[in-house]
Amino acid sequence: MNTEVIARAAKAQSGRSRIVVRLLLVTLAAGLVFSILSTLVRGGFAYVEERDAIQAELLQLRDIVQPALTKAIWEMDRASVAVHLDSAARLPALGRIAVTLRMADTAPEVHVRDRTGWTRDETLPVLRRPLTYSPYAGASEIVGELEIFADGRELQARLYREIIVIFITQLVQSLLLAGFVMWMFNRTVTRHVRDVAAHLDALSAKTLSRKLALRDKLYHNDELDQLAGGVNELQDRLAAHLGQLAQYEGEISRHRDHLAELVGERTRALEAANRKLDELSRRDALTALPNRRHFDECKDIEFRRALRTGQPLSLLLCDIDDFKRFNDTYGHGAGDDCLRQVGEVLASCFMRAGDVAARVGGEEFAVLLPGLNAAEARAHAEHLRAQVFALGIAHEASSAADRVTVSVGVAALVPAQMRDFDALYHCADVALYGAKRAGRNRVECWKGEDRCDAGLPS
Ligand SMILES: Nc1nc2c(ncn2[C@@H]2O[C@H](COP(=O)(O)OP(=O)(O)OP(=O)(O)O)[C@@H](O)[C@H]2O)c(=O)[nH]1
Repeated sequence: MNTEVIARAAKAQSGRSRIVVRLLLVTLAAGLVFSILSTLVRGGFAYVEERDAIQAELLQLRDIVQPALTKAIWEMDRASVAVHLDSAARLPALGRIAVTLRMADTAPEVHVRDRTGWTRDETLPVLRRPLTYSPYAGASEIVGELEIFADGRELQARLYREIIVIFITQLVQSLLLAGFVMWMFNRTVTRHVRDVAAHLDALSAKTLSRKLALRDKLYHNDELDQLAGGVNELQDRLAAHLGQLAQYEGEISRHRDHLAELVGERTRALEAANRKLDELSRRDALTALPNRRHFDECKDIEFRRALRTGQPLSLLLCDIDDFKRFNDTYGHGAGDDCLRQVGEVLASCFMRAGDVAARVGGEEFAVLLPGLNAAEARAHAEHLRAQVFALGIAHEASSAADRVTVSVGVAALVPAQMRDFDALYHCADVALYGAKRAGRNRVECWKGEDRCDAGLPS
């Protein structure tokens, strides 16, 4: 593992609770409890041992002083009795020693030596024994009685010392054991677990090729090596998976770009087709002139514009004369051809921007002329009529001429009299009707408008 990873491990560990510390505390607590329990058990044994030891000491004392005392009493040597008692009283385990002197004709004498402040311990037996003297073989006489009591404080003191020693020994053992276990655990487990955690922490897509290696391991082929092997295998799989993912993403990106191109192309084609369709939907298929729909869209716009700006607006309605008869005479195909030619004339006569010449019915055409007054519109209508006449399309059944002619009705907008475009249209229609009634092949202006007849061409 590199130094950067180790440094990161140390930094990460500084703020975390560590397993080894928790384990140490638990081991210490367990050691303490174990020491207490062990001390209690061993204390029980120590009590029995100490009690027996005291008992043995007192028995030994009794065996030592008994013959001397017996002899002193037999000889009535009270001073010697006192010396023996004083000597015996120096034994630390002794609490009281009492000797009763039995003499003939006198009351028994009791000589007692007590240790200062001694306490009676009921668990310790009292040694009582008659003092029997044998002046010669085969004869014996009881000369007194000996009582020995143990000092309970001595037993307590010994027990206390023993328990302290036991407890301290156990505690030291537990601490040493806990310390050793911790050291071993840290050396063989925790340190490596920290390294694994730091390695995983520093892992990213770029460092997947960096393998996990546990440093300074004491033992090999254990669970930690298994863990390290698992981590490295996982990294390998992850790297392979990420590589494949990147490859897929590249392919998806290429497909997406291609798809976007296709969609763009299709969208542009569709928009072009829509524009074409839209244009076609506004155009008459036979004459290629704008159709009624387009005319209807333009008429209101121009009408409102004229009202708003105060600019003139004129309308021509043009109808082929006796067209039914033409069809009847020359056939429907010829009729279509005639319509196409008249349409071309219309297109060529009204080429200003804003002019709208449309086929609005079977053989009927309408022309919107923004900015032109009635006189100017009439002049254009006359020009149109003359151009159609000049086509020279034979029409022997016509009541107006030997060729195809048109009648044109002209009306100019008079805002005070016309509330909407239909009113203007109606006026132009009235004028057209007038032209038809007057013999066709002519231009008529709406008579309600004064300027309409002014400046007419001859
Ligand atoms: N060939 C052809 N004929 C059409 C078309 N649309 C309408 N027509 C014909 O145009 C004729 C119009 O006749 P009318 O409305 O009676 O008018 P007219 O015969 O021109 O008489 P006036 O308008 O009074 O001069 C009808 O016979 C329709 O069949 C078309 O697209 N092609």
